[in-house]
Amino acid sequence: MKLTASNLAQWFVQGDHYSIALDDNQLVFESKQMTQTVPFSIWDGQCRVSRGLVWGRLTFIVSPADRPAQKITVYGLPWNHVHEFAETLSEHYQAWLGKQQNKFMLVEPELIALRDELRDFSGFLRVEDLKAWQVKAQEVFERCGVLPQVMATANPALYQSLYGWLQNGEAQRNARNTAWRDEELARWSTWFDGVESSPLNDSQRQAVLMDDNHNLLLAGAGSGKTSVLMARAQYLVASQQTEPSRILMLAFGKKASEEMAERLAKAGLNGVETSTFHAFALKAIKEISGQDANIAPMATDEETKHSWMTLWLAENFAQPAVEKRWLKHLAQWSIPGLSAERPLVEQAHEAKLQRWLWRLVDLLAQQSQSATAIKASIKGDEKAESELALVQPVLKGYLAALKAQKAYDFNSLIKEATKLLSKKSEAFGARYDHIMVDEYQDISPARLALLEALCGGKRNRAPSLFAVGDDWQAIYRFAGSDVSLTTGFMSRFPSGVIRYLDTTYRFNSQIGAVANTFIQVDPQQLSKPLDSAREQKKKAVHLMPSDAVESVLEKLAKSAGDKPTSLLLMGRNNANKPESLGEWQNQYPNLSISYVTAHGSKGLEADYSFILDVDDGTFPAKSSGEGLESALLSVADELEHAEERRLFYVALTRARHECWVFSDPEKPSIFAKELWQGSYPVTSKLSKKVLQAV
Ligand SMILES: Nc1ncnc2c1ncn2[C@@H]1O[C@H](COP(=O)(O)OP(=O)(O)OP(=O)(O)O)[C@@H](O)[C@H]1O
Repeated sequence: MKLTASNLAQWFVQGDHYSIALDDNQLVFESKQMTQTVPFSIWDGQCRVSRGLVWGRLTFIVSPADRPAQKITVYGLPWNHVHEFAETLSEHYQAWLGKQQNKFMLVEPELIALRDELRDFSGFLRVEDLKAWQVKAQEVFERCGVLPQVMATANPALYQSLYGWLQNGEAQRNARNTAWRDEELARWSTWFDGVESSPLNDSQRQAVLMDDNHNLLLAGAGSGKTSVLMARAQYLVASQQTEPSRILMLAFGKKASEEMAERLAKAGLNGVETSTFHAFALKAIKEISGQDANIAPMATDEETKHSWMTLWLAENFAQPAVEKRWLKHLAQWSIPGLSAERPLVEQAHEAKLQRWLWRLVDLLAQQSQSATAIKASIKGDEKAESELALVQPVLKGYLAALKAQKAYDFNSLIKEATKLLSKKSEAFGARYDHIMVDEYQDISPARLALLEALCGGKRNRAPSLFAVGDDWQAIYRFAGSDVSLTTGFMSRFPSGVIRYLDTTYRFNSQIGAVANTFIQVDPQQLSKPLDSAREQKKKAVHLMPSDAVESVLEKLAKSAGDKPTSLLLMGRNNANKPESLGEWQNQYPNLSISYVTAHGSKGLEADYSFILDVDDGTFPAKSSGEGLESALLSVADELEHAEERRLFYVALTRARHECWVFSDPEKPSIFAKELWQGSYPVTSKLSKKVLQAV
């Protein structure tokens, strides 16, 4: 069926369309230059008829999916046939539309079910939930072949709902989740008042309800991150969103993991799986492989470690080529505990040498990059290159020994579990709905890979990752932690969510003013709000000479009276532990005095604190600035002493009321000097001249 302009008319029409034909549910337009085909699905079904001086015209509106609507006019048509032709076209279109509507009615229940999946979805709609729904919806639409305009006329409400979620899903998801969160906040308001020892504040409540695929709660010291973690586990169970056994809580150290378990038990929540990363990895290996997995005694027992290393070194030093390499190194650089003056074989047992070697072996084993990449990264640093040549064979020998024993150390354990989980995470990961991680700032690339393997894979609903941490308190780089995994959370998980807690309950505003400013001197630390719940006008951080420790202690004991008072002494190393500690503990029974290293103080709190020996070369600790260790630990464009700054921040934020910083009056460290020279609210009994000296 076709209507064409006469030859004469075509001559007048020139470049425009001069013919229209109907061809199996599509319109075919012809002009001198081209033939254009328009399926019924993009035509609005209307033929607009108009009359020129001599001939008739037909105009059509078509709406292609990928372009704006377009008007097509056919000119020069014989007027006496135009109406009849237009009517026939409309009849064909109506017949086609009728068939489409019948088809729609057949699939309408399926489409309603699709809409109800989202409408009836209870809980937080995660980004992956929406993506999975959108993929499914596309499949249904393609399979059913239902056209939007057909659905839009047959069931406008259904059309609006489904296309809204398909085309504007993220905005719809956010609006829906905000409404859900507000409802939950109201419904659980009284429960949030009583779940922890103090009512949760607003930002803590909102944090408890975070439930996307990848969530990070980032907050400063004492802001209640651990409290939120505990409250969230309880909320998930109380609101029947999951069973306790489907929650996995991971911590880095055994102590932290046990504390989590204790706190949950105290709250009456039993059955949540609390574990260290290592214990979890061991369990995963055992269950997935069905075989026994053991930690090698070499990885845990100092004596076994020492014997193995002594034997390995003795055997290798006895080889002239190896001895030559080591001696060549010693001619230029020193190695702790090793002298070029004595035969190396005789020194294989040296404790200092072995400590140095184990440290480098461990660092190398933690690297996620290949041996070639490591080599390339230290190129030009002669000392590091030479050390690498010494240490790499030791690592090789150590890994071979582990293999021979069919056992793991702490590094290989995590790697093996990750490998198994990546292949078979569906079944194993399906047992969990929620993976929670405390102290996320301490995560290493290897542990993060384990988490990703656990939360990844194709499955119905992958577990959500809920991490709490504080990039300001990242102090374990030497153990393989990488703070950029926290500061770069959103690059790793582009659709992740980060929330903050804005109030610290541990320390007053004076300690806060010192600590928060001190840590943010480093521009690479994320800036975040942290107000103290307790405002105070009187300065609470004091710079003192080291010989004043006893007099401050005495005053403190006097002012404490009968009130049980805790005092935390901190030093950079174990060597900073005061010799008189035992004496003081006996002398001042009203004070509960303990000593920890600054690293050991993480997570602790006390009424008062002393930071001891903040001396030049001690705190911040001197870094060698060269060699393999420093090359492997270096971070591009990092502020000098960045890691030590975070460590000092941790120490500063342990006390509730007051913190004394003690330094050698002749050589206070740059941190003590900075507290005086910067605009920090501190008092000082140190010489101004010494503090001001650069
Ligand atoms: N909403 C609150 N009201 C009053 N006190 C609170 C509140 N939330 C937490 N706390 C108290 O604040 C202190 C610090 O809490 P918590 O140990 O959970 O903080 P954190 O952020 O994990 O600290 P850190 O990072 O230093 O380990 C605890 O004594 C806790 O009981």
